[in-house]
Amino acid sequence: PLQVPALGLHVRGPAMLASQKDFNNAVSQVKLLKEDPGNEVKLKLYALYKQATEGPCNVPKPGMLDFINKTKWDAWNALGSLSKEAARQNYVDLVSRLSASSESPSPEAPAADRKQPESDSLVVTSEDGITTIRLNRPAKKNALTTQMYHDIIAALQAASKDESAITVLTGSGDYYCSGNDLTNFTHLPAGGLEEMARSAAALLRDFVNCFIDFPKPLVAVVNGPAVGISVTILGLFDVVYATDRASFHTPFSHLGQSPEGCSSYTFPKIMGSSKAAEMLLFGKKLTAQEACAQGLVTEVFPDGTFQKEVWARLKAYSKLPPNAMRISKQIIRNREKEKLHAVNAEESSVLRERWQSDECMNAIASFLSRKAKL
Ligand SMILES: CCCCCC/C=C/C(=O)SCCNC(=O)CCNC(=O)[C@H](O)C(C)(C)COP(=O)(O)OP(=O)(O)OC[C@H]1O[C@@H](n2cnc3c(N)ncnc32)[C@H](O)[C@@H]1OP(=O)(O)O
Repeated sequence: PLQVPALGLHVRGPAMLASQKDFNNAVSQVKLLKEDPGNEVKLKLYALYKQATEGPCNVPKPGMLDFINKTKWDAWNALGSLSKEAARQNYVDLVSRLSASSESPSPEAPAADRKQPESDSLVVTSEDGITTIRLNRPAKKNALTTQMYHDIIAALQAASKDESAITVLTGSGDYYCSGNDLTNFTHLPAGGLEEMARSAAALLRDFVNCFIDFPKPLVAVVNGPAVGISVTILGLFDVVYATDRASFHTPFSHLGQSPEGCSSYTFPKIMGSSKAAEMLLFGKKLTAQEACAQGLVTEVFPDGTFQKEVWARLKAYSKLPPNAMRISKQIIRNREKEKLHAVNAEESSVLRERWQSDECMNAIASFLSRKAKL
């Protein structure tokens, strides 16, 4: 089948979302391309164009024998509920890459020392003093695969050494992140469930350690709902900006699991123990406004102006002296580091046991069989 979610919908740089005018220009530019981009790319362009102009696929699926229209329908349908604005941006970015590659070496070539992620599910870019790590699996609500955890670790390690002043984590499409990809638990290694739990706990620990130790200002641009580990690690960010469409949900008990990302320590500190317990024990979902009132989110923006306002602000902040920002972060965070590492180790080891429990296995089986949704 066509892998449209993995179409390579790279969203370029921490720029504002493309305007209608940018989009119209890109539509005209496609007609001027010197080289035929090939059928696969044309299919990407088609799907993004439809999504950008009409929204999610809303026409009946063509019959099996109507091969061409069915292929086009599949491509459009696979974009799921990606917003018109994000589709427009992806379209503009794709056309700009096509134009650049047909004319000259790509101006977006990555820094020589930056290893690009293994898959299209993560897109890392650096521009205007900001390194952006973008979760890019919109059709799966940006759920984190095992490969993505590895790629995020590598991206953070590279960002900690690159020229940028600020590092941002954000998502493509209508979700920020739906947390751990629950199908990660279905790939059992030779050592069975026990080995799976052991290696997942080790990976979790490494992953969270990277956030604890990250030396520069780390900003979450929460472009939509956030679930699970994408919420818990927010306590390790320096600043969290959210659209008013975002929500914050940690359904650990529902999943037979327990908190991670140091949230068992950071959440009670941030919001007080009873509010933290309501989230972490009972899975209470917070609105963006509630999360802001409780100190988990720095500021909430109207969805319509979210990207524009946030990136304009980050661009201004990225011009501040980078060493001063690093040193200030060190003073703020360093005395907590040892504690955070200990909390991370404990949470990972508790989860290692939880993942082997019947409660957890049943909850995941239930999600996978689509009997239950949160
Ligand atoms: C190294 C390991 C470290 C592990 C750390 C521990 C981490 C813990 C957590 O993060 S716990 C939280 C886990 N996440 C969830 O429980 C969320 C599960 N997803 C949902 O409940 C829903 O999908 C939703 C509420 C996020 C969105 O609902 P809706 O808007 O109705 O969309 P769909 O359900 O149709 O989703 C579209 C598409 O995406 C797939 N998908 C979404 N989230 C996940 C996920 N977390 N794992 C796997 N797949 C996910 C969903 O199945 C649909 O796929 P399909 O179109 O059916 O192929």
